[in-house]
Amino acid sequence: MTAVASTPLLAFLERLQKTALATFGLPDFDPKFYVDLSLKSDLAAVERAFAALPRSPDGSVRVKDLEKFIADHFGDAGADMVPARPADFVPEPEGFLPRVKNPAVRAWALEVHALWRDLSRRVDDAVREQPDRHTLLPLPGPVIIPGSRFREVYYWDSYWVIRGLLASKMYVTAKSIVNNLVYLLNTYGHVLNGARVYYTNRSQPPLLSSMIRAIYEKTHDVKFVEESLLALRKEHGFWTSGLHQITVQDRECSHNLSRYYAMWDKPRPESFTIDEESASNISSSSEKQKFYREVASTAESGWDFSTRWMRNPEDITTLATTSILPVDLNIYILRMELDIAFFEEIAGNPSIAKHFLEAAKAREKAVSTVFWNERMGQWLDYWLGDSSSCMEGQHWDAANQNQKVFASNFIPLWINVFNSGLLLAINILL
Ligand SMILES: OC[C@H]1O[C@H](O[C@H]2O[C@H](CO)[C@@H](O)[C@H](O)[C@H]2O)[C@H](O)[C@@H](O)[C@@H]1O
Repeated sequence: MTAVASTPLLAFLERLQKTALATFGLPDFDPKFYVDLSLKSDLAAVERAFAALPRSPDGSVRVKDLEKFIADHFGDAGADMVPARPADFVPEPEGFLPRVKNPAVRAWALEVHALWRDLSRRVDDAVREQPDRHTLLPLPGPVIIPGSRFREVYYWDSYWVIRGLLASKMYVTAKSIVNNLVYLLNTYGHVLNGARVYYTNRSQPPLLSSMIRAIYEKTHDVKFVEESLLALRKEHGFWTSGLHQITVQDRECSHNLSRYYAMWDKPRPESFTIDEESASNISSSSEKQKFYREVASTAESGWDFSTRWMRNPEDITTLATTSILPVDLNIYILRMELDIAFFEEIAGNPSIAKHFLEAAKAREKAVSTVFWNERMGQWLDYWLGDSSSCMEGQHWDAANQNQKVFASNFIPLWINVFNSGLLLAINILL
């Protein structure tokens, strides 16, 4: 599948977003606000009321008319995500950060800890009852949201949220976040970028297994691990098949590695007006589609919009994320393979554990062969041949390593096998 379908509500909210930009102008304009609105009544009636608004030739309507239209027909953005006090929140948990003794630092840490209470939300029942009126997706339990304009749960943000929750001894809330991500994975086949209809076309850096591992290290809850195992295997399949997987051939063997690749070739609904503007100088519609896919794939990387993904750092239309094998993504997948092997062993499935250990070994070799650069002492992103050439069965060429320095060049140090001083020395010397 290379593109997921839009929904009638989303298509309408994109039109509303364009009209809002033409009406209210750029200062303080947030396109995401409009696609986060929820309908008070059925879409058909709201569309009729929208069509009846008097318009100027530039598509704008009177400011007062649009303000009234929005107030009459929509609930507030974010109103369908309701505050939910976490069941396991206490103002000062027993044993909280025992080594932090300085009173000022301790007071600040407790303020940060209190954010879990402020950022905890659950999906309103109205979303489950009338999903067609919301772009928010129903979730089984409470989550922690990033806050501000990000009114829904996000995939890779949840990794750091969970690390913080574990420091706060909030194991129930941490497990609830994982259960929600597993629910999205089971429903859509991948963990979504975030829990909105407009994020169904892509994932984000795959850190689910790392979340489960971090929770297991604190709780030793085998049942929790066993319940997540099938979903983790499914996620591994998502990242290691189809358009996400690329084979690179060197003189000795072929290496399978993964890239970001969103199933979307239109402007991102949450940034529709921005993406259309960015593409305004691209004349052919197929080139525009390619650009939009690169934009969505960059959002999948979580690094939206770093120059890391651009052929020309000064020109966003040169985004080429799908033509890059990223170091960080492949390290996350390697961690996933090691974690699944560890969990399968705990669950009493040694043959599946062995299969994932072998996959991890193969990826470890691929990372060392394709990304490692001895002279620079770093692992470098790898440029694939241009889109007209065959994407599968690429031939490794040192000249294709991107020699620019990014923080992601050092992510392999997260994995034991790459962070031993001895092994690094051997790699450099051989
Ligand atoms: O903290 C949430 C995420 O915020 C950024 O990206 C998100 O916003 C973009 C524009 O609204 C959207 O297109 C993207 O898909 C979202 O993830 C940030 O770049 C992400 O790393 C972060 O998870």
